[in-house]
Amino acid sequence: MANKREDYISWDEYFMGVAILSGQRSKDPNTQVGCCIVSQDNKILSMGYNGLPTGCSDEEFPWNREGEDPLETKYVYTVHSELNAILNYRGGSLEGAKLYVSLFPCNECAKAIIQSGIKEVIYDCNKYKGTPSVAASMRMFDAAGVKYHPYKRTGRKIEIEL
Ligand SMILES: Nc1ccn([C@H]2C[C@H](O)[C@@H](COP(=O)(O)O)O2)c(=O)n1
Ligand SMILES: [Zn+2]
Repeated sequence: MANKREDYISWDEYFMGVAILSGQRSKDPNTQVGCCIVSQDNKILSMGYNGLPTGCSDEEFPWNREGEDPLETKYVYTVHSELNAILNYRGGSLEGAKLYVSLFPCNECAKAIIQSGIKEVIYDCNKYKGTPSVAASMRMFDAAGVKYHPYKRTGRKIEIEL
């Protein structure tokens, strides 16, 4: 009888892998963020990445980070990966769900995460740590009882030929 395969990926590798892969759909030239929402019993409920709202052309709207006119920057138009994942969910409630995301949530997404009933956030990068946005997210998560912790990278490399 053959033995069970032992080098399968863990749940955390699986869900963060799906989040990072989802981020590869982003058209943002500077930061691609992906998100995967998972039930308490490890079923994937939804996914998302940062992008423009439906009907807003990736070719016509700006992707600039800076500009004298805020209307010529991406910030006023992009939907963040976490909000997209929450809004993409077609089931009932996200109460008690876990959220895997490749970048720590901003304060606006933190509000949506809390209000949707998500109870745990697992993040990979936190490159905006120390900014008011991230500090506000942490303050709100702490107050609302949403746990958050960094994903522990395993160093495993997965090559996918597409
Ligand atoms: N947790 C986050 C943080 C940011 N985003 C999006 C918003 C922008 O499209 C991009 C950040 O751009 P940058 O200022 O680094 O050029 O990432 C997100 O989806 N989720
Ligand atoms: Zn956000």
